[in-house]
Amino acid sequence: MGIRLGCIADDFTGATDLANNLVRAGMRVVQLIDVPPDGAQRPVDADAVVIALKSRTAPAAEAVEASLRALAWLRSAGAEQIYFKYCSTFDSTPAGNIGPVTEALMDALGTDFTIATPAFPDNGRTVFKGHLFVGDVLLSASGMRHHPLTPMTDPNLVSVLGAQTTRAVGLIDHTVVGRGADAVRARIDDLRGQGAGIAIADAVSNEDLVRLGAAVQGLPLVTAGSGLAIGLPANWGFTPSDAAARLPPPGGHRAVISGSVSTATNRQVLEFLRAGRPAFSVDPLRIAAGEDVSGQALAFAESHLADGPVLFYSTEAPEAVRTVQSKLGAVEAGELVERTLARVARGLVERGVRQLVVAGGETSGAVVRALGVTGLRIGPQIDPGVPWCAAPLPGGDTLHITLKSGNFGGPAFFTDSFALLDREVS
Ligand SMILES: Nc1ncnc2c1ncn2[C@@H]1O[C@H](COP(=O)(O)OP(=O)(O)OP(=O)(O)O)[C@@H](O)[C@H]1O
Ligand SMILES: O=C(O)[C@@H](O)C(=O)CO
Repeated sequence: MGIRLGCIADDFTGATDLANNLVRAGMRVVQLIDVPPDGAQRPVDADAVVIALKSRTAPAAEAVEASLRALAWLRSAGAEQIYFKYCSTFDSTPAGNIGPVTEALMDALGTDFTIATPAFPDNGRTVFKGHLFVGDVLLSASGMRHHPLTPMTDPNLVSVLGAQTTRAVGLIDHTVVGRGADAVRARIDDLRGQGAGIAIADAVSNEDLVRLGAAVQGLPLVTAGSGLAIGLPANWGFTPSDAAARLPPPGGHRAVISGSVSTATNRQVLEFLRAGRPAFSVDPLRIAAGEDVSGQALAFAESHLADGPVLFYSTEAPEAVRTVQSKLGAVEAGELVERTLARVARGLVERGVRQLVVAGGETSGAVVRALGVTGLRIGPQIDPGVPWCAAPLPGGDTLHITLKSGNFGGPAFFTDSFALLDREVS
C-alpha cells in the first residue's frame, strides 16, 4: 500500500513540526531531508512522508521547481493527498513563495481549489475573519514585522495571499467553520462558483481544525501550517496517540546552535546567558571582516563541551540585526551566518556532540545539510511543534537533534530540551 499523505514543507523546522503533529494524531511518519535521489530506497511502513525543503526564502522559481520535484516523488510513492506546509506566521513576500508554490502544485495536480490556513492554536496562531493573530496581537504587531527575510506587516491573509497569486482568494470564515464540515464544503462550492481558487480558512481552536480536516477529505491539495495535521489523519481512521516514536538512548556531548533572531529565541538565549552557561557569540561583522569565527567557536567548544550544553549563537535583537543588514545586505548576512553556523555544527559533531538543538528554520536547513543527514525519526515532543528526532550520521552514529522554529518553545528551552531527553529516552 502506498502512503496516504504526502507532505512538502518549505523549511526544516516546519517539517518536524508537521511530522510531530501527524505522529501525535496517530500516523507513522518518515521525514526526509530534500527530495531523495533516484534509486534511493523508499520508506516502508509509513502512513505519511514529509519532505523537508529549504524553499521558504529561495527565489520563487527555485521554490516552485523544488516543490514540483517533491510532488513528483510523493505521487510516485502513492500519496493520496498532498499537504503543502508553510509557516504558522505565513512567512512570505509579495514575490512568494506561498502563492507561486500553491499555484504550481494546483496546476500539476489538475485541481481548481485548495484551502490555506496557518492556524496553530496550541502555539497561539489563530485566524479570525482572515486575519492572523500571534498570541494576543495581529501578525503585523508581532515580532514578525521585524523578520530579517520575510517581514510580515499585513495581517489580512486574503490580501497577503492575493498579492502572490493569479487565482482569486476567498474566505471561509469562523461562522462557517463553526457549523461543521458540511457547511465548509458548501462554502467551498460557493467560492468555486464565484471563481475563487484558494480560500483562507479561519480557525481559532483545535476543534475548528478538526472540522476543517474532515471537510477537506478528498481535496487533492491542502496548504497550511502544521495545525491542520491535527484534523487530517482521522480521515483515514487514525486516532490520536501520545505514544511518540521511541528513540534510541542518547550519548555524546550537548550543544545548541542558534541562528534564529525571532522573539522567542532571543528570550531563550538571554535565559541561557543569565544562567551563566557557556556560550559563544557568532558576530556577522567579524565573519565579514575575514576573522576565522568558526575556528574560534570550535576552540571554545573544545574547552567547554565537557560542561555542556554549550551555546553558539548569532541571535540578536532586531536593531542589531538591522545594523548588520544595512552594512552587509540582508540576504548576504543571512548566508554568511548560516555558512558559519553550519561549519561550527560539522566541527561539533567531529568533536563528539551527539545531542544538538538547532534554533531557526533557515539555520536548521543549513546545519542538517552540512551534517549529511538525509532522514529523521520523530521522537517525544519537547514543546508544541518541537520534537526530539534521531538521525543517522554518515559514519553510522546516531545524532539526537531537535529543530526549533524561531518563535516556538519556552524560555528555558535550551536546557529543558536536554532534561526531557534524559527523562523520556535514556
Ligand atoms: N546577527 C544576525 N544578523 C543578521 N542576520 C542574521 C543574524 N543572525 C542570524 N541571521 C540570519 O537570519 C535568518 C534567521 O532565519 P531562521 O529561519 O534561521 O530563524 P527564524 O526565522 O527565527 O526561524 P523560523 O524560520 O523557524 O521562524 C538566517 O538567515 C540567519 O542566518
Ligand atoms: O509553522 C511554524 O511556525 C513552524 O513550523 C515553522 O515553519 C517555522 O519555521
